[in-house]
Parts: sequence; structure tokens; C-alpha cells
Amino acid sequence: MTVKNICCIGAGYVGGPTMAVIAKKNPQINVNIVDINQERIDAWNSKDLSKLPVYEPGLADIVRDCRGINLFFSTKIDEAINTAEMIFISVNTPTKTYGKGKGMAADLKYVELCSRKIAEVAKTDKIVVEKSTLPVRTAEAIKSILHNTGNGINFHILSNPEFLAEGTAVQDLLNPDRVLIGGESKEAIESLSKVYGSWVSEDRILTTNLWSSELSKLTANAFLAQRVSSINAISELCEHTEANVNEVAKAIGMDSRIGPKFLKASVGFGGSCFQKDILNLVYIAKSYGLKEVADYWEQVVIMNDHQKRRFSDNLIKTLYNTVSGKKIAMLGWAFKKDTNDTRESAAIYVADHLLNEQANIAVYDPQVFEQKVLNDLNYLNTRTERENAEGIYSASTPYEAMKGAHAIAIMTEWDEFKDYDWQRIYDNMKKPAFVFDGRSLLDKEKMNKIGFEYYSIGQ
Ligand SMILES: NC(=O)c1ccc[n+]([C@@H]2O[C@H](COP(=O)([O-])OP(=O)(O)OC[C@H]3O[C@@H](n4cnc5c(N)ncnc54)[C@H](O)[C@@H]3O)[C@@H](O)[C@H]2O)c1
Ligand SMILES: O=c1ccn([C@@H]2O[C@H](COP(=O)(O)OP(=O)(O)O[C@H]3O[C@H](CO)[C@@H](O)[C@H](O)[C@H]3O)[C@@H](O)[C@H]2O)c(=O)[nH]1
Repeated sequence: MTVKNICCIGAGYVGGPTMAVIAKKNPQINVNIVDINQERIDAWNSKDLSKLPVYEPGLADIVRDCRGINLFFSTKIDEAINTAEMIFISVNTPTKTYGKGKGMAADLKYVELCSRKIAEVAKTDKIVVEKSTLPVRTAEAIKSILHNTGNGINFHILSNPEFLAEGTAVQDLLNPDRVLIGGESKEAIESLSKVYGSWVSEDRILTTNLWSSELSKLTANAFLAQRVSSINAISELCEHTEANVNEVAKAIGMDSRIGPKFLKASVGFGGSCFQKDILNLVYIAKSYGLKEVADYWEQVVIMNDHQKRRFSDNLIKTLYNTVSGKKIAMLGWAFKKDTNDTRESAAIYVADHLLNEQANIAVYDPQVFEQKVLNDLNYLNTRTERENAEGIYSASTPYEAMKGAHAIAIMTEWDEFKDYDWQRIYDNMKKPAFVFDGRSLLDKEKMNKIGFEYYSIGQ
């Protein structure tokens, strides 16, 4: 089937960038991204490209080039489904917050709603592509919903998980390590391969059965997160032995069997995916009675929670066991640099802990603003909204955030933090001036020379 129209349901961090790149590389295909969230769609359509709902280097340029030509954002879901030969489901699949599997399983209600919507409105044959990250065997449920419509329409289901990382989404999409397509219909697989084939070489387009494809996505994230938890576990040991985690990471990473990537010790991994996907993997393993498998992977998340907690514990302990009434400046709120995404950011949990200890927190993040900071904390339900608003605020400049502070906590590895005038910051802080670098971002020697009491993960 030649694809002339694509519909993508879900205009989020995956749907937006992925479809923008598909549109850019396939000018012959019309790409319609639809969403139930009018505000988000309006933001995607905003004239001012700095107001797009997703901040990713390079994304605004692509949107500028394609929007209104072969890339469209709207809430007209039925219409977009009907005109498309190929429909991507790219909606959120968060951890369940209720009922069976609460806190572990993926909540598939949005995916099911999309499937039912497609079943309800489709008038011609469709290829339905799972772009969302889904538990292995979800395609079975989608198939069952689509094939039981009784209207004689043929649906082919493909699994095409997305491996982009935020902050480098556009680069990852333009140069993917691989594109994975799982499915049963050869023809449908070929149609999707052709879409990617306009910029991805054939040897990087990998096809598998549906279940391998679904499971590979959860597995990839589990392996990546496991590396971070592994090096973070070693970082704690380093702090007790005078070994330096950065040196250890370099030494082991030069072993070609281990490799140098994803060995950066940190205040703990965040993001919408790692924790959610591992917990989902744990839940699936448990549901098959595989206790040892489940326990093995759950430890990755347990270690990560420990890392976040011990960061804030260490800060409090170093500040003479109390942060009550003290000003703590947090540099960075996003879960990593070059994104405005804050989901599951370590900063949220560290701030929550410090607020419990009655700290006054000033946050500065170049892409995250006050309302989002407050929303993130309010979502935890630890204290009232008023109490959160009294305990934390976003400063408009980094220097304002750090002025008069007892301590600085570096939560995100934004490049600009390295270039600040650290002498000026030191001069304006309470003494001793403490820095807790959760990203090993700054130069220890230089910071010590200025006069800071500088602590870094794993050193
Ligand atoms: N964020 C990432 O970096 C990343 C990377 C790879 C895979 N994934 C996976 O991709 C999926 C989407 O993630 P995301 O980060 O883009 O989520 P997101 O929350 O940013 O976007 C999802 C969008 O889907 C919309 N939506 C939900 N239900 C809908 C419905 N019934 N009809 C129309 N729109 C609906 C929401 O309004 C929202 O705008 C998840 O399964 C996630 O695990 C995410
Ligand atoms: O050595 C490292 C690498 C990462 N992190 C942290 O780990 C988290 C996740 O980082 P990263 O994986 O780069 O970003 P994500 O956007 O969460 O991307 C992951 O999750 C996506 C969603 O499933 C996948 O598509 C990607 O392949 C996978 O890398 C962030 O908090 C990072 O700061 C570290 O602490 N140390």
C-alpha cells in the first residue's frame, strides 16, 4: 500500500518530533497530528515558535519548514483517521494510579480509547502502528478491538517503538541506531519501512515479530536504566573509599565490551520512561509468576530511589543537620538538559524532601518555569498547594536564585551552568558556601579554589 496520508494520535514528546521528521523527509505524505488536548494543539500551531509545547534542539526549524504544507496539528481526530492509510498511536501509557497493578502496570486506557475510536470511525482499510511503549502482547488487545467491529474493514497492526531520547530527539530521529518494526503482514511492514526508508538506510530497519518488538522496547529501557543504577551504586562506594566515580566509569568504559555510554553517575535517572517501563516489566514478569526476574529488575528502581534520597540526606546532614529556614538554590528542574520535560525529574523528589525539612527553595531552570515546578510538587500531594507556593519559587535569573543561598544543588546538567561567574556567586552566598553537584558538572579544583565547600556524586 502506498501511504499518502498519515494520522498520528497524540501530539506529545514522541508524536510531535517523530511526525515532524517523517513529514520533513516525506514531502509527498500529508501528516496529521491530532490530540484531544486543544491547548497543546494551539501551542503546536502558535506563530511564535518558542511557544511550541515541546522544546527540542532543531525541532522548531522543522516545524517552521513543514507546518501548513504537509504537517498539520488539529483536534479533528475522526477526519484525520478517515483520510489516513496509516495511523500511529502515540498516546501516553503512564503507570496505573488505581486498581489492579496500581503503581506498576502501564495504564492502557488511552491506547484502548484510540483503538475504539479507529474501529468506530474508519471506513477504509488501515495500518495501525503502535508507537506508544506498550506491554508485550498489547497488540492482541488492539487487534481484538479492531477486528470485532464487524464492518468488513481490514486492519494490520504493527509495533514500531520509539527509541528517541529527549534533548536529542531530532538528532536521534534523523540518525537512528535502528528502526524496529514488528508485525505479521509483510505488506504493512513494507509500507512502514518505505516511510522510514526515505532517510534511514535499509540495514538499520529491523523487522521482527510483534511480540519481540513490543518486548524489545521495555528491555532496551531496562538495560539503559540498569547501567545508570549500576554506576550510581558504585558512586556511593566511591564516596566511602576515595575512588572517583568518573575515573572508574572511564576505566571500565574503555573496555569495548562495556562501552563508555550511559555511565554518568547522577542524582538519579528521571524522565517519563525509565521508571514506568521497568515497573511495567516487573509487573509483567510477576504476572507470569517469574519472581526472580521481577526482583532483579525492580532493584534498578530501588537503587534509583535510594540515590535521590541519599542526595538530599547528604545535603541536610552537611548543612549541620538542618535546612529549616535556609535558602537552597536548585539549578535545573528538567530531568536532563536540553528539554523542558520534568516528568519524574530527580529535582522534584529532592525538593519535596527539602520542603519537608522546611527549606526555602529557589529554582532556576532555563526552560522550566514556576507554574510547572509548582504543578510537579502539587501532584505529589505531600502538602497543600499554598504550602508549596510558600516554600519554593522560580527565580528569573540564576544569580537571583543563588543570591544569599546557604547551598546550591545542581540537579540538571545544563551547559550554561558551567559558564556562570562562580566567583560572583560565591561572593553573594552565605558562608560556608556549599555546592552539591548532582551531575559532576563543575570543576572540583576550581570550585574549591574559589572557596566553595563542593560535593559531587561519587567523589
Ligand atoms: N517521551 C519520550 O521520550 C518517549 C520516547 C519513546 C517512547 N515514548 C512512549 O511514547 C508514548 C507517548 O509518550 P509522550 O512522552 O509523547 O507522551 P505525552 O504525554 O507527551 O503525549 C501524549 C499525548 O496523547 C494525547 N492523548 C491521550 N489520549 C488521547 C486520545 N484518546 N486521543 C487523542 N489524543 C490523546 C495527550 O493529550 C497527549 O498530548 C508513551 O507510551 C511513552 O512511553 C516516550
Ligand atoms: O549516564 C547517564 C545517562 C542518563 N542519565 C539520566 O537518565 C535519565 C534518562 O536519560 P535519557 O535516557 O538520555 O533520556 P530519555 O528521554 O528518558 O530516553 C530514554 O527513554 C526513552 C523513552 O522510552 C527512550 O526512547 C530512550 O531510548 C531512552 O534513552 C535522565 O534523567 C538522565 O539524566 C544518567 O543519570 N546517567
